[in-house]
Amino acid sequence: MTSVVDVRQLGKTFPHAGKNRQVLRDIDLQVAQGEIVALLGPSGCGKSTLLRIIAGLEQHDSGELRLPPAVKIGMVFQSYSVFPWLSVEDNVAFGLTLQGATKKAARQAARELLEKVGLAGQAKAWTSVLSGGMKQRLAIARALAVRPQLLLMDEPFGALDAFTRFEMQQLLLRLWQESGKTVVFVTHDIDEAILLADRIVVLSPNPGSVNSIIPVDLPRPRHDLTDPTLLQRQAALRSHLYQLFFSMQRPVGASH
Ligand SMILES: Nc1ncnc2c1ncn2[C@@H]1O[C@H](COP(=O)(O)OP(=O)(O)OP(=O)(O)O)[C@@H](O)[C@H]1O
Repeated sequence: MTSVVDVRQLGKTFPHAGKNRQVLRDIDLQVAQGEIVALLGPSGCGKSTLLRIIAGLEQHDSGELRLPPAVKIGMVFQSYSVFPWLSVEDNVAFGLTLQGATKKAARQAARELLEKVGLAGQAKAWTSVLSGGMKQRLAIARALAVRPQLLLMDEPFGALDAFTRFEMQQLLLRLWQESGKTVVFVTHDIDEAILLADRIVVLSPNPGSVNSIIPVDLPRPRHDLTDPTLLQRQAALRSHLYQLFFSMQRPVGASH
C-alpha cells in the first residue's frame, strides 16, 4: 500500500522561556492512500503542530517527512476560515482562479461543490449570514476546491453544537466515500475518532510522542444505535482509549 504521508523519527522544538522545548519527539506515522486517521491526545501534546508540519505550515527540526511529489493538500481549521468580503460562491471559486482557472470555470466548479455540501441555495449570500455549521460546510467546500489528495483537518467540528457536528461528520464520511481521499484530522473527542477513523493515533504529552496506534476495525456506518454488537465494540474501544488517557495523567503538582 502506498503511503500518502510518511513521517519518520520526526522531532520539533519551540523556543520557550529562553530555552528550546521539545514538543514532538520521534514521531513515526504512515498514512495509506484513502485512509482516515485521527490524531487524538490531551491538550498540548502536539496534535496541531504535527498536522501543521504535514501541511507545510511549520518546519520540523529532526527526522523526515515524505509526501508524494506535488501533492495537493486541502486544509480545514476549527475557526471557520472563510473570506468575509467574498460571496459564498466566490469563497470557493477564489482558490481555483488562483490556480489559473477562468472565472466562469471556477464559478461552475464552485457551484458543484456547494451542491455537494448542501449550500447551493446560499451561493450568492455573504458569509456573514451563514450559521456556524454552514460556515464549516463552506470551509470544507473551499478545501475540496483544489481537488486535494490529502485533506488535513484541525478539530474541524470542535466549535459546533452536537447536532450540527453529527451532520458534518456524516457529510465528511459521504464526501470521503465518494472521493476516496486520504484524511488526517485532529480531535480531542474519543467518540468522534471512533466514529470516523480507520486508525487512531494516540499521542502522549511532554514531549508529544506516539503512545499507540489503534485500528478501528468497525464496519461503516458506525452510528447505528440499534446494533448491539456495534455498540458493544464501540464501548470496548472507548473504554480502552479512556484507560490510555488516564494512564497519561501526571500526578497533581508534577512539573513539565
Ligand atoms: N508557535 C509556537 N511557539 C511556541 N510554542 C508553541 C507554538 N505552537 C505550539 N506551541 C506549543 O507546543 C505545544 C503543542 O501545541 P499544539 O497546539 O500542537 O498542541 P495540541 O495537542 O494541538 O493542543 P490542543 O489540543 O490544546 O489544541 C504546546 O505546549 C504549545 O504551547
